[in-house]
Amino acid sequence: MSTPIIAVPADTKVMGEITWHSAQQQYVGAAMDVAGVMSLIVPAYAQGADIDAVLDRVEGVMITGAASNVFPQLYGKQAEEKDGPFDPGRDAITLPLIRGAISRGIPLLCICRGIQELNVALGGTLISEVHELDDRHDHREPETGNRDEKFVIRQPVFIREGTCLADILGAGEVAVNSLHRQAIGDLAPKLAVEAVAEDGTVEAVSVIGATNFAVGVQWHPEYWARTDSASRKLFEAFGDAVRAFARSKDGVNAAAQ
Ligand SMILES: N[C@@H](CCC(=O)NCCCC(=O)O)C(=O)O
Repeated sequence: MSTPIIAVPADTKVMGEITWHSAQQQYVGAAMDVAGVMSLIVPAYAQGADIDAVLDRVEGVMITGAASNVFPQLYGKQAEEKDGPFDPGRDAITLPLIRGAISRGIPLLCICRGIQELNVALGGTLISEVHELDDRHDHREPETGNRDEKFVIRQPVFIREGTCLADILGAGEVAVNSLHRQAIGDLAPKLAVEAVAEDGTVEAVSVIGATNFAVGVQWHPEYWARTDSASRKLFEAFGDAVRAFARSKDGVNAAAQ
């Protein structure tokens, strides 16, 4: 079997007069080095985008984190400049990618912004500036330090019994990193909470009734996927699901010949 391929959405980056469509190495590198799958970066270019054409050709979908926020009107909230930065091109690609992966049973891993897109794609809402709420902690990235220090593992989350994550990591407390301003507000009807933070912030979800791996996490397992046990296990489980899906596709294609 050839190396399975996963779809990874690009972010739009404007540098000078040039608009780039790019994905960060921390995601695609962890996908290859730990999950054992190759990333196909999908441009965040909505015009003429054929998501079905992408989903016909991949064996998994990984929705990455990003500094940009989901456009508020996508979950019924009036957009204000303070809620930015925005990346509407990415939103236009990720929401149908998520819905299509779920409906086709293609393994889906959603990370940070990705769990927020998963919730919005399925009808939920987001909280902006979680740290401004009286009963919530500050989940934003540390203001100082290098990238390793920004992604440092520093926060306990509590994985619930009987969940997909409990099958992978075991139920109970797991230490993770935290770099987000927004969080899940109203949970989408088809999502189940898999883990929460000490202040009740939803830290992981799974899709109810999903026919394959369909998990979202608010933290960043990609960053320490090579060295942190919980991060590695999550990426390995995603890779295993992608390879199983690829084998099933090969079986279907062989039977059709
Ligand atoms: N913008 C959202 C999601 C945050 C997120 O995905 N962070 C990734 C870290 C940014 C980076 O790669 O430097 C929010 O703020 O909640």
